Amino acid sequence: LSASATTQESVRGPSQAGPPSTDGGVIDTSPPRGTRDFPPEDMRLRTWLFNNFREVSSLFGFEEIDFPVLESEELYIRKAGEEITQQLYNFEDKGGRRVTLRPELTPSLARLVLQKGKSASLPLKWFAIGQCWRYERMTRGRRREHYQWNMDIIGIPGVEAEAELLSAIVAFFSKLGITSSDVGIKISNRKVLQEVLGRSVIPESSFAAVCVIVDKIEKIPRAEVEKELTALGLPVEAVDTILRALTLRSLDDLEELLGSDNEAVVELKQLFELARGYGFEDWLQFDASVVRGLAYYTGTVFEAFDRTGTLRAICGGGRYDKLLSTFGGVDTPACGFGFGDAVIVELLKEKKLLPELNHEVDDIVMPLEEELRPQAAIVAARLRTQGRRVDVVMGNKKMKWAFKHAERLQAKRMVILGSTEWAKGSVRVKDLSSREEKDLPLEEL
Ligand SMILES: CC(=O)Nc1cnc2ccccc2c1
Repeated sequence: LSASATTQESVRGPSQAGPPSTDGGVIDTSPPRGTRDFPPEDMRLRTWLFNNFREVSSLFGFEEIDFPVLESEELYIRKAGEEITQQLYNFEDKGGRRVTLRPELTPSLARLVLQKGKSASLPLKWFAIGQCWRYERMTRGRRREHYQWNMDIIGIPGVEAEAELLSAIVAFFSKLGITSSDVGIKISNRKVLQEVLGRSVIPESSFAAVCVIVDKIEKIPRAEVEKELTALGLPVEAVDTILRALTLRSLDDLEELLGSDNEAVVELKQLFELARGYGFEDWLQFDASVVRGLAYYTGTVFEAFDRTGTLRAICGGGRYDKLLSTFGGVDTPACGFGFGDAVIVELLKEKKLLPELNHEVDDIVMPLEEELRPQAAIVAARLRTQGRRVDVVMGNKKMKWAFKHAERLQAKRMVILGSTEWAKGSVRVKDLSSREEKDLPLEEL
């Protein structure tokens, strides 16, 4: 349907009804604000990326799960001031229910774990790839949807779970040709902040809110962070102590500040030791400024970054040991990460690591005359049964078109049906790389 169609009929034809297009021209063919279509060339890249997500998940023995893109709003009502819960793509449905398009996958995963209850034998190692949504005032022109790969381990309190997740992230980067000189992973632990805050009087309830504010330290001016922290009721000296603690860049300094029996110090040391075992320690660096912006993290937090510093975080995650109990479930330790589909593609572009992905078939089946179409179907069916990807030329095309078409689809062979050859039970086969042409009996195809 050409965009030049001037009347509704030419777009939809007289029989079909459709929304009266405004100027009698074509409907608005762009997708809703902040969303994307995936035409074939883009869908090939997305499929390639998701296949890599799945292959790594399978390599680590994870099982795939999925849940609705639509969830009850209550799953995301948190009072910590997170951007993600302030930008819910939410509405009231026709049953008067408060629902929302999910902004992240972890709460759905927690809901599913609680639903499975005791029947789910721990530990669970689940992964999902799902579209997540946000509603931003279009003043910022940012996307309102993206796809996220999540891997989560439920039921393991020890940092061996985080080590497995980090190993999976490193395996994914390596699989795509990204190395530790391209990307690093910053690691910290929210128990650092807990310890530092614990020493100065703030209510436990505002701990999450403090983390959400501190997470913005590199995005908004320090004065703004200080202002928001004091607005939470933090005494000024506590603000200074926090911001000073966040500048720590070595575990030794951390141990110096918090002591060797501090939980954060113990857990981080264990994690770095495991990283040496897995062989990815050169990807990791302790960085106390990493807190991540989600309210429910309680322990280890991490994020992957590009070492040129030009891109936003590539992926991130951490431990969330209280999330299931805040949903009314039994206290169950959990940790996981989210890996978006946007920044990774920007990184691959910059590193010239994007794959060449073309639409390919093995054989083009070309009946030379319309009467031979049933025979062409026999040939195509036979080839497809053998697992060969076949494109049957449709519409009354000439050979010239068929050869151009074969080239576009990078076909290996052109299988031509002519009445003379068919009468002898054979078809003409042209090998499109050697240019060699020969008649073959059907059985030898
Ligand atoms: C770069 C990008 O697309 N970010 C993005 C886009 N959509 C989202 C939707 C929900 C939550 C986070 C999101 C993040």
